[in-house]
Amino acid sequence: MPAPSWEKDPVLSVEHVTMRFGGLVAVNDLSFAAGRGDITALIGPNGAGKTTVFNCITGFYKPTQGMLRLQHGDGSTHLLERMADFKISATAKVARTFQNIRLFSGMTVLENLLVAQHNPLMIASGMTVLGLIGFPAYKKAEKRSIEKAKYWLDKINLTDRADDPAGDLPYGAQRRLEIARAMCTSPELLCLDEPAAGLNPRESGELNQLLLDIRKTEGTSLLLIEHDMSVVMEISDHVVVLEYGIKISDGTPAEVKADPRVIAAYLGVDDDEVAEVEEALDVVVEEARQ
Ligand SMILES: Nc1ncnc2c1ncn2[C@@H]1O[C@H](COP(=O)(O)OP(=O)(O)OP(=O)(O)O)[C@@H](O)[C@H]1O
Repeated sequence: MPAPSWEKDPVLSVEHVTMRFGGLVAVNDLSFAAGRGDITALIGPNGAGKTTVFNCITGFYKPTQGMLRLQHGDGSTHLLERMADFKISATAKVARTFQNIRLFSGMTVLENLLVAQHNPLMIASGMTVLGLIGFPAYKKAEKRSIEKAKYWLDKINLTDRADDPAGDLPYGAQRRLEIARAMCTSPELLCLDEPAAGLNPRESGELNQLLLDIRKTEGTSLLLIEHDMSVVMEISDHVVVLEYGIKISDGTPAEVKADPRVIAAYLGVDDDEVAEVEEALDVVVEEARQ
């Protein structure tokens, strides 16, 4: 059988990552890879450690142990666990969205997309006020930023709402705007924390289309935490399953769906089967710890 894409050409390699909070081991010796240009889903029951993994990747936490290697298409490698969080976004080009939407709700939709491009604009200004007013390089960068913002407005179907405050948008549109804002930073890896949370079925369908389009036309690699299995199974190339901070399954959506460990952990079982499944899980968890 040929090696899967995430082994052949990983954009992200998580290697033996452990994260402890005092006596609590939130992530335990976790290793997995996310393939370049793939949509990789990180799933698992509440408290499994998914957000902690995201926080380690994006620099909010420094893992207690382990390595997080990000490889760009040009071959350059970035060891994320050694980088400050602003460098992870600016240099390693990792962007993220949050479980709770974090837009600038008082700013317009367009302003939200321009603010995301603050760094290249400031560099083009030479970091001076005069530069902001006069430099041709700044004018050029400003034009590029506006074009990019317009491109994303069109992609998320919000061109006609460009001048409205972001906080006035319906919930599903705010989620799309948050993704577009992250895409305006031209990330190599985009991490999405429960992008479908709170969406109705129509909005969830629109989200799927947007994410598939980002993968196809931008070539961006996506890593998402998601509880909505319809989203996970429909759009993911690769699924990694965590339980109690340990990886219990890793494969294509079809493989993971058929894995008895995932079924036991996820779908629940009849009352009279609980003891049996718990026993089986104990064995699996014990095996994984060894
Ligand atoms: N900053 C922290 N301090 C102490 N414990 C934490 C911290 N962050 C997470 N934890 C604990 O680590 C474990 C994993 O939490 P995490 O939020 O990563 O899980 P999750 O899989 O994202 O859950 P959910 O699906 O509910 O968001 C939990 O027991 C949680 O209470």
